Amino acid sequence: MAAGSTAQAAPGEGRGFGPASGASLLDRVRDWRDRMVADPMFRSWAARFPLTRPVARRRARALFDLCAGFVYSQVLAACVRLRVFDLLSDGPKTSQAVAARTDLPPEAAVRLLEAAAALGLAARRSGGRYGLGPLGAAMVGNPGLAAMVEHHAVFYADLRDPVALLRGATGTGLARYWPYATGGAAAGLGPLEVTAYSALMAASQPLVAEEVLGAYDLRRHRCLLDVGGGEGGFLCAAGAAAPDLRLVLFDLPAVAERARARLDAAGLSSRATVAGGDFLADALPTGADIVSLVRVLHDHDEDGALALLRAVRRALPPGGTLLLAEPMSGTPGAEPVGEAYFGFYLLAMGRGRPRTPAEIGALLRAAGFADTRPRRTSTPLLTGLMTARAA
Ligand SMILES: CC(C)=CCC/C(C)=C/CC/C(C)=C/C=C/C(C)=C/C=C/C=C(C)/C=C/C=C(C)/C=C/C=C(C)/C=C/CC(C)(C)O
Ligand SMILES: C[S@@+](CC[C@H](N)C(=O)[O-])C[C@H]1O[C@@H](n2cnc3c(N)ncnc32)[C@H](O)[C@@H]1O
Repeated sequence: MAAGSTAQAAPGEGRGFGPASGASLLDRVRDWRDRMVADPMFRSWAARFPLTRPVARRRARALFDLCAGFVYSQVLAACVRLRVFDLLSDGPKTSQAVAARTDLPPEAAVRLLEAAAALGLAARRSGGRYGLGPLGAAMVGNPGLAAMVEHHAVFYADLRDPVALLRGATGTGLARYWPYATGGAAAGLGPLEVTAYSALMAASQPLVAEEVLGAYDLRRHRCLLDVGGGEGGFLCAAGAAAPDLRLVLFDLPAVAERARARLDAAGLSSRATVAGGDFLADALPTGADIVSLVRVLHDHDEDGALALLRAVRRALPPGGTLLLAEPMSGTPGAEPVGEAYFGFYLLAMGRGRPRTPAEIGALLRAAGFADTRPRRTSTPLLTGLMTARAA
């Protein structure tokens, strides 16, 4: 953290690697329970004893799911790659029909459909047919999610050796996929280097924009600057939600080019301005009364995050608003999303980490913001949201 900063929450403080404190009564009870469960004799007894058997079965299932999660993910990947959900979306089909449409051997189609049915992605229907399952139905008409699943092939390869990742392995697939994170002069990236990640972000942006715009009314503002705004998907959605809002986007030059084309195609060229540059080196455009950072801060380690927030603060007038949206650590009910998924994703990418709202709040105050407030979104798993006021 920069010298003289007032952000006192050290990275990870209160999250298991801060200073140790005395064990509470609850800690001692948990230690006792863990010692019991760690004993094979106890486990064997508890799996048979009627009162403890249901808990033992639930724990065994939870542990099995952790062992096998990578297989489940690949069943989903096969369904996405073979467009199985699109196929089933116009009505249940026999396995032979699915085999013919996906170019799979008939027995392989049955194997895939049975696995998908067991995972809630498909469901057995009458007459030996298969329809969408409750989770497969949520994949239909969701190209952003399908794109996420497809790009996981890169992450999956990086996770082959998780210990090497933790020990600082470089040259990962995700580092190549997101070349701004580790590649040196980000502003020099060319069109080819930004295409894959920009397209993925554009495809998945509608999911995020719906959450953010459902939780925060932009109509009270005059001009929105979206920093690291990608291809402009968030600005297009913001422009539709707030028809009088002026729109400004800042991103790396090669991404800004893509945004310009997209905003023009959306008929927003008279309301929108696009600027290209490096937000860690160049001044941001001024004149906006609200700045958004959508899925940007978690890409940065502490120094970069603070430098970025300070640049945003300089671009805002006193009283201006910052809107910060990204998946956050410690989100109740979605803890594995922040800590496990994004923790390891950003590790493989080579920079950044997910933060709790308290950690983000501390960085914001250090950068000259006040009134830092977490806001409720309808699906916190997709994105957390915070606002702050330029002090
Ligand atoms: C109709 C009747 C009678 C009953 C219906 C019952 C009912 C109410 C059912 C509910 C149906 C419903 C509304 C389902 C909704 C499902 C939803 C909203 C599912 C959403 C799932 C979202 C997922 C799985 C999101 C995944 C996101 C991922 C993997 C994001 C990855 C992001 C990355 C890699 C970002 C990278 C950027 C970087 C580099 C970190 O900065
Ligand atoms: C994870 S993407 C998020 C894009 C968009 N906000 C969204 O949610 O779809 C991060 C964005 O920050 C941009 N970016 C990264 N480093 C940058 C830098 N130093 N200066 C300007 N933009 C940068 C990237 O080009 C990319 O568009």
